Amino acid sequence: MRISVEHLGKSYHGTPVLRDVTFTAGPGITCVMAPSGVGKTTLLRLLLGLETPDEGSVRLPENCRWAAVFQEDRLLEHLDAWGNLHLIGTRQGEARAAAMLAELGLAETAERPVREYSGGMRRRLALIRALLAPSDALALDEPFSGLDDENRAVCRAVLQRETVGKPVLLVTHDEDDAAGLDARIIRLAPAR
Ligand SMILES: Nc1ncnc2c1ncn2[C@@H]1O[C@H](COP(=O)(O)OP(=O)(O)OP(=O)(O)O)[C@@H](O)[C@H]1O
Repeated sequence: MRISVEHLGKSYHGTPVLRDVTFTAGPGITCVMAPSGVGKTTLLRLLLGLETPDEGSVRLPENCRWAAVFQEDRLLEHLDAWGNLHLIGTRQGEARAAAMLAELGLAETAERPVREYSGGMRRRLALIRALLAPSDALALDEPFSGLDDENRAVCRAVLQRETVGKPVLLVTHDEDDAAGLDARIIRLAPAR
């Protein structure tokens, strides 16, 4: 599957955020890099259909299913890790979910409510949820934020392994993420 973005433009209150953004992304990881405020999150929101473009278009296969990690974790606080994962229909994939929880260091705490998790634990669980959700493509907004180097490296390896054959758009500020992944890089330029 291929994502095609053509001459995309978006403004808020008359101020351009994205201007004439064009690229295609096929299977594999594409890192979207730019300084803060240059529209990386806006680009992901346009891809996901959460915003409409002012100019240009996003072309996706019909019925494309996205899985996402947003900047905020969007987990259900009162549920434990298993409860959060079951909500996206992982009951058939219990063994895979258990393996991923163990690999990302969440096996011991998987039955504790998420409200007791640290920021890094939440981030890892949000990533596992996105990887286990039925999807054709992934949109990940700073998925490794708040993680130490060791956890970042494990997360990068799991992400690379679990998304073979799918387009992954990954927003990051961190050059090490792009270097540590087998990824293509798109650099957004300021629109103004
Ligand atoms: N819904 C909105 N209404 C008005 N302005 C918005 C809206 N969403 C984003 N913006 C503005 O658009 C610009 C780009 O925001 P965006 O979140 O896409 O940047 P970013 O590159 O992801 O930033 P960061 O790296 O800090 O997360 C910012 O100036 C922001 O204030």
